[in-house]
Amino acid sequence: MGHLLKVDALYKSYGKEPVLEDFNMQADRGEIIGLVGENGAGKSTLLRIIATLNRPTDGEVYIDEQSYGKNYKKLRRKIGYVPQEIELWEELSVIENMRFFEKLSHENRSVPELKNLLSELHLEKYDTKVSRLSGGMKRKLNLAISLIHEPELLLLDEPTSGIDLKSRIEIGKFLKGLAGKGALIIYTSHDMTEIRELCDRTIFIGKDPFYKNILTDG
Ligand SMILES: Nc1ncnc2c1ncn2[C@@H]1O[C@H](COP(=O)(O)OP(=O)(O)OP(=O)(O)O)[C@@H](O)[C@H]1O
Repeated sequence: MGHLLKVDALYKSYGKEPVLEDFNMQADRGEIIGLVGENGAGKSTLLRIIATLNRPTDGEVYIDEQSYGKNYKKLRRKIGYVPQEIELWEELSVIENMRFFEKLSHENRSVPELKNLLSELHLEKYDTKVSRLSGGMKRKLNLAISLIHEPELLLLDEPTSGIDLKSRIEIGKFLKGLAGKGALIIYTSHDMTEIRELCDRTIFIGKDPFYKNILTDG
């Protein structure tokens, strides 16, 4: 069987200068991959293209050997995406947010199932209004929402930025568990210690060799 994800000769420009130029990668189920590069290197752009939220200028993305082309609506169901910015209903409670996004997803999940997912992430304040949660808890909730439809491919844009150490460790353990069950996780972070601890391999993106050197120097 082919790779779960294949990115082939991807090119993206917003203006004259390309952000991504002939970018290629393959990845398989069970991997945790760290995307590393300077600010503005194109990490979020790449994740958004893989998440079907942004279109490449040229090149193609495949999931299970099916190209995004005509299949992107179907393939989108296999993908979970957590953006850098937190996107939640502040005036609703934790469980109300989960129920809202469950209705938007293509899967039916019961309230006990949703609560179970929250508790796996150590987020048991089901009835607390989101506006009263800490930044770290909001990030966990965003992550839980992206997992409602049990995606095979999970794309995380700086999921632990601004998160305390305990939550960071909890999220790391949780992600390793997900990968152990066969999910592919692609992850951006500026924290090299975290990347080294969590990721099976790293992919350098961008022009600044500083990052490439950090990775190869060990
Ligand atoms: N919608 C857009 N329109 C125009 N330019 C954009 C757009 N989105 C991103 N860019 C530009 O593309 C480049 C790559 O941005 P991107 O957010 O993908 O980088 P990044 O590696 O995720 O950066 P960071 O580490 O700061 O999050 C930047 O120069 C950015 O200004």
